[in-house]
Amino acid sequence: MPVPSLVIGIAGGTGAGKTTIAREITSGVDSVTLVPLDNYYEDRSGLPMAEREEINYDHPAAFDWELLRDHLVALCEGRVIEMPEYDFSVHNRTDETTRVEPGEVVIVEGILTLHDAAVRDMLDVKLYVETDADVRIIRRIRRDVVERGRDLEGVVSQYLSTVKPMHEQFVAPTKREADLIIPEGANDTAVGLLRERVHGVVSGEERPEF
Ligand SMILES: Nc1ncnc2c1ncn2[C@@H]1O[C@H](COP(=O)(O)OP(=O)(O)O)[C@@H](O)[C@H]1O
Ligand SMILES: O=c1ccn([C@@H]2O[C@H](COP(=O)(O)O)[C@@H](O)[C@H]2O)c(=O)[nH]1
Repeated sequence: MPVPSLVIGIAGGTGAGKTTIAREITSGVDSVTLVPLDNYYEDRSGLPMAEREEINYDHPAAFDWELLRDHLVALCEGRVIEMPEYDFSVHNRTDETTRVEPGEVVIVEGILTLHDAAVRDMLDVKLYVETDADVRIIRRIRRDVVERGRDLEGVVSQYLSTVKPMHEQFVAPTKREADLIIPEGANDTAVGLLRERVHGVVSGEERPEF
């Protein structure tokens, strides 16, 4: 099992374009391991749905940081992990896990990827995707209604009560931990430069530090 040549962290607000950037900057790389922070929400199997609906999912306390740290250490050492799966429609992990092997490139992406110091220390490069709040909320409404089984009223009320204030308190401040801030999400120039760099490291021509 290979030890990854490059570990990238991508943070930024909901709907900023983190997943899109992760996909685009690694296109053409043979083996990429994606570690979505969303899969590391705490296991809430002990709580009924009504209580799960009330949880603040944008606060750092909503995540199982210990498991994420353990899994990143394992991947960085070339070991396989059993990654949890998350079902947004029921606000909980599923009963399934996925066997995930370390790729040449490992990407951790999620709103609070740059929050935890131990996680940050495992990243060769730290990116923060900066996209205007109005664009992000429009994307989020579309996505949550179409893909995550929510209604418009619920998305708006969650946004105002927790998503926006937690973004301001916890997500946006992690920008200062980033090596690079990418404006307007997956813009062609940033994606092109990052993609070149990723390919350079994977081919052994460049060092992992950006
Ligand atoms: N640069 C972009 N231009 C237009 N749409 C985009 C762009 N980046 C992302 N999107 C769209 O916005 C939505 C959210 O993007 P995603 O990458 O999933 O965001 P995040 O992972 O930050 O929540 C998706 O439907 C995606 O296709
Ligand atoms: O059960 C849940 C878990 C999370 N959320 C929301 O998801 C986003 C993070 O996902 P992105 O893909 O980065 O948008 C976060 O803002 C949580 O509010 C949820 O609604 N329910």
